[in-house]
Amino acid sequence: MITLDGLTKRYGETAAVQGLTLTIEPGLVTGFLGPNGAGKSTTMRMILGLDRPTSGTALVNGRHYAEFSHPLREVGALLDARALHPGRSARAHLLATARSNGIPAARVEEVLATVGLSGVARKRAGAYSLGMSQRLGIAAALLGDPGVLMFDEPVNGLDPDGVRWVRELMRSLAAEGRTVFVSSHLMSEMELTADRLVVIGKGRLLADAPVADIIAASSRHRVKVRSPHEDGLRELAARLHAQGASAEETAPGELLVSGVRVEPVGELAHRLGVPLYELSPQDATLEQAYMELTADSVEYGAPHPEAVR
Ligand SMILES: Nc1ncnc2c1ncn2[C@@H]1O[C@H](COP(=O)(O)OP(=O)(O)OP(=O)(O)O)[C@@H](O)[C@H]1O
Repeated sequence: MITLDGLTKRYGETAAVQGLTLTIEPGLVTGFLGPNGAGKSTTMRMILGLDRPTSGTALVNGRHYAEFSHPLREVGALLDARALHPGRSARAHLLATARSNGIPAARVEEVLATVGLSGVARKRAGAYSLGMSQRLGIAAALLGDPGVLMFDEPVNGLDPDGVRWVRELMRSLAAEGRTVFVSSHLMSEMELTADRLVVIGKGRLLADAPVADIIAASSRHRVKVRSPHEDGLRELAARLHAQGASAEETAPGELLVSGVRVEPVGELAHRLGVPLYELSPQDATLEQAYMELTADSVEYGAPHPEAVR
């Protein structure tokens, strides 16, 4: 488990992270999203004790990273896949890391096999492609068999097979009860991989919720309802309006509801005795929901092509 409490980091005038308070739970893949410069890497660096918070705390399993005598057995991380000694082979790199954390050398062969690098383990890491470096970084994170794993952009540079492999690896690590915290800019991939999302913008928390809830909160998310009972549908629409949702009659006997998930609409229809011929979510994509959430937080946005014309 990772616990952030009022976590704040300032670099001079720049407030990189501002008062983040949240818990990243075990047994789930938690995606960490935010525009460039939002503070994701800074947050991860503070969790790993690589940056000192200006105020607040970042704890792993209730303790500061610096308190662990064998940190790699508690938390494994991939932050920068290229941060390797280029002259060392993958095996030598992993052996050195293992030795410094009291991890048996046999574990190196296991993680090399897990990430598919056994056949090239004697090659210089400097000659690796970006995708191979990512795999080596993931191997290093897994080395201590830790309960907490953090990955900063792990699919960067991977081919589609590699992307799918990372997705399955993240899911299986979470299924084993580990805490998996992963940042990415690839929304479609996050939609497939993550259970929960933490979204930040300009260092501040924008959302911390299950993926489905974040998508359902998008104004583009709709629920289509069809019934032959037009009076009943009108009553349903009025009740939904009263609950803060909006319901528009798009055709006789058809409503498009926004601002609410499909389940409460179905339950309300049942309570009102309105027979339904259709009750279907017209899902927004995570990308649409994310764009709405972060619209005011994008610092380095280019003008939209239509605004330039
Ligand atoms: N060492 C540093 N010194 C000064 N400013 C920094 C430093 N590290 C990060 N920052 C600033 O802090 C802010 C957050 O940066 P950070 O790298 O954490 O964002 P990010 O969400 O990881 O971005 P990206 O998606 O582009 O990787 C940015 O404004 C960045 O310029």
